[in-house]
Amino acid sequence: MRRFGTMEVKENLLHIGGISTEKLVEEYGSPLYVMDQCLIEENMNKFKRGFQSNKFQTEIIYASKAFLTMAMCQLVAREGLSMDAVSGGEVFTAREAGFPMEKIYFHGNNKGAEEIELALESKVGTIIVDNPGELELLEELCRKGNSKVRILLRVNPGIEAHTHEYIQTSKYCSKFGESIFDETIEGFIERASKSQYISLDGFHCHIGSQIFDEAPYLVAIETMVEFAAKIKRKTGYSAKVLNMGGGFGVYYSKGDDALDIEDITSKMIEHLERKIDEYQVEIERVMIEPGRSIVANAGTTLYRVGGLKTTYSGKKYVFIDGGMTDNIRPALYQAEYEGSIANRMTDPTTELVTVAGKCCESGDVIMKDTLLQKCQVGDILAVGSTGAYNYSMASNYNRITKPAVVFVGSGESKLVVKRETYMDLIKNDIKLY
Ligand SMILES: Cc1ncc(COP(=O)(O)O)c(C=O)c1O
Ligand SMILES: N[C@@H](CCCC[NH3+])C(=O)O
Repeated sequence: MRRFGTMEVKENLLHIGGISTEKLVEEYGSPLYVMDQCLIEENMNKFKRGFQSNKFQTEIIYASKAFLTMAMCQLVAREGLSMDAVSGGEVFTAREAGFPMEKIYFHGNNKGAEEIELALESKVGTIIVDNPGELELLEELCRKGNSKVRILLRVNPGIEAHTHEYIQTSKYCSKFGESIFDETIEGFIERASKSQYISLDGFHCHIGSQIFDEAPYLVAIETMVEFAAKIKRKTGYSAKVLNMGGGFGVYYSKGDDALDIEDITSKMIEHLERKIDEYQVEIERVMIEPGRSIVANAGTTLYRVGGLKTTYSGKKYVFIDGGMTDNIRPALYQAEYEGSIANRMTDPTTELVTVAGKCCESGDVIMKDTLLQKCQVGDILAVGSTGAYNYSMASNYNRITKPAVVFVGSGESKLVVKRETYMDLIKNDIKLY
């Protein structure tokens, strides 16, 4: 397993944030999501350093869907980043955590009236409008509440980034945003720019997630700047803001060639500066929205090994006390992870095994045919790079409770989400009789 951040091995035992993983499991139980706070901060700082320009203002918006808890909101706020939200629940979490709401960007292709009302009441800074129907709804709600709100229009620049088809967002058939090639978009922009309830700042795009190439980002920049120039020429509306989305690819397993944060962001800046000059547009502010690249490598999930099995066909299984309920990504995207037996770190990795969870589902596999240290029941399995889209996509399938989340750093641990209890599972149930 590749080690990131503060991971180190002492006396054959994996430590994160200066604490032994054995101690963490003893104290908080298993499975356990462990987040390396220093690495999260370091990644945020890399974005801040790389994405800076003398020609326009820049802003880093953390895409909270990757990993959101109240503690994370506090950390994002402390590091001075903005944050996106895609549902009433994410807006509410940010608000309750005391996040500065003017720095929230509210996304979503189907925001409900109640969610928009919550956003307006909570004084969310910017709403990213997905389509004309949503614009009408927003105007009506602003009219009712006698308020005015800043918006960006989400557009689809039609760029195919090479990633899993489930996480591409900019193909022509994508459900997100309005295509820049559809001529009706001009009328949509003119209408938004003239509305008395709305201040249209500019445009947003997001080309997909877990992207390893820099090329689609550079193509997206030129496409968006050219689009802003065309709109200015045809409608007179001059966009001041561009939001280029997130999607920066990270390392999960062998073969993943992660984008270097400072490198890709500084290349984006250079390209933006050049294209803004070339197309003579009046862009004053540019944002990006990284999620995964801030938290993925900072997360490790710790499991207890509960059983070992060799099937009649000779396949060897290691059974863990979690699985697809805490990490759906292998089942959903064929995602690959790396792991190690946390209490046997320096032993040779001689065992070819498949790590399976406890759900009633054959696809409940976290690592398929992977080499691990020889282990025993009761050992701890650490699976790396689980910080993004694991906790946030966790489920209660088979009525399995969600794990606790703990932040670690400088030899200390802080519980930030309690482990769910069986009582939590039934608290919203209403008996029939
Ligand atoms: C609109 C938008 N912004 C930002 C992100 C963050 O993407 P990632 O976590 O890959 O950086 C996503 C997710 O794909 C998204 O849909
Ligand atoms: N949830 C996805 C990515 C979707 C990103 C949000 N648009 C993943 O785990 O890779």
